[in-house]
Amino acid sequence: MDKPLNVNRLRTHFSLIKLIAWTCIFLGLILFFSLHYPHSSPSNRLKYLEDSDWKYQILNSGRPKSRNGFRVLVTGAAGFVGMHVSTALRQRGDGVVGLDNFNGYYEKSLKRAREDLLKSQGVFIVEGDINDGVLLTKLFKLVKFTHVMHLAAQAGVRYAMKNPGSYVHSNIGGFVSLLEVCKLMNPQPAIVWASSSSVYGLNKKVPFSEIDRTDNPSSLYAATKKAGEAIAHTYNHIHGLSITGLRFFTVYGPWGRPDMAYFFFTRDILKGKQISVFEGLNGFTVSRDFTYIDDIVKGCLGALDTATKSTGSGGVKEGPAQLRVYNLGNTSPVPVRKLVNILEKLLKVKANKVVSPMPANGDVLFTHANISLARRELGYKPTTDLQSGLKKFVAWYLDYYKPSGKKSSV
Ligand SMILES: O=C(O)[C@H]1O[C@H](OP(=O)(O)OP(=O)(O)OC[C@H]2O[C@@H](n3ccc(=O)[nH]c3=O)[C@H](O)[C@@H]2O)[C@H](O)[C@@H](O)[C@@H]1O
Repeated sequence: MDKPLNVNRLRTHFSLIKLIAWTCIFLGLILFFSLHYPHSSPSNRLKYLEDSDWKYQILNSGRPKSRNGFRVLVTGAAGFVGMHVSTALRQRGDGVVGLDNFNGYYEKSLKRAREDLLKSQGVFIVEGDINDGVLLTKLFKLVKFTHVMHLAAQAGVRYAMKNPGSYVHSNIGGFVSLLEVCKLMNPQPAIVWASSSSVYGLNKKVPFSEIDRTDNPSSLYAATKKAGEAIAHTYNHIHGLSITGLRFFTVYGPWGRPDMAYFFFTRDILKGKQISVFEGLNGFTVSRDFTYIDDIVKGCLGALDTATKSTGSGGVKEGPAQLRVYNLGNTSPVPVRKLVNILEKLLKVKANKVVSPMPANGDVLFTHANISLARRELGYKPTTDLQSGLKKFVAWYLDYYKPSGKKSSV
């Protein structure tokens, strides 16, 4: 008679333990997310939007220092290109407000250090996401941006195999969210944004020219950038937004991205770690049209300076608007092997390298930009060869990480 009663008690007991365990896991998760993403909760963000110090910093940062200076919203301002472009704009007297979500794709401390540098130059970065339409609208209410330099994106070709959703979220969803807000403004800003050399995908004809077809991307990253170009066309066509896409070719330099080969090759060579140098089928040499950051910055400023005004207001187009695409490359491709040789000489360390077949993960064999159009229309003229550019990068790297001593945790 006692037995079923005991079984029932035991069941109740175990259910209670289960309930307590699940409650603990649930509360633990809430605690984890609130500690790790303190600004992502809506209540936090709304508090932000009402904060007068926050508004003051935005107004101050967005105010041009020169007569006829632009007021530019730079998305991805804590990123590599974003930091350099923001600096250049500020130095010539434009008002600049940055926007960045400080995601963890690579070391956040580097993004924070870039933020500190911009802060010392009077550029404030708003912490937020381009998918946040409420925040974007608020920023446009505070500052009448004349231009948007849109550099926020999920970058990197190979990472798309691991986290495809992040590319769709940032490069497609985020871009549409930004354009949706821009189209409603009165006046609408002119937009310059980062496309990519990767849109040329598996094309064989070199150098890559803007009139070439771009319909065989080899990575999801490339596909999202190609989608961005199509989306830009739509918003230009329907809403009169002036939009310029810049196809960057493997940008490198000081304050660069740790996920890029030149950067982690440097780190691994210094640590004595093995690096893989990819080659194509039958020993085909893999090469890139590596482009130095200062040249890219000049191209970005050239694009902003030659952008004509958007023609619409409040979402309604009032006439045809400018729609452009330019290659920003160095037009001088270099084999990845040569890149490694240059690094070895600059670092005075022999690389522990293996040559391995290029994995089928989205990389293309070669890139090479035809830059005639950008030269003609933007005054774009790259002047830094890979040797000189890497020299500046290595000097920065050694100073920033101090690999032999104090601060080596890359
Ligand atoms: O031009 C562009 O649009 C793209 O340039 C870079 O992409 P990628 O040129 O692939 O640059 P890295 O990832 O730094 O690779 C450079 C070269 O090193 C090679 N590599 C990479 C990694 C490795 O372990 N070994 C190796 O030989 C790659 O195949 C490639 O040829 C950026 O990472 C992209 O975000 C950007 O959009």
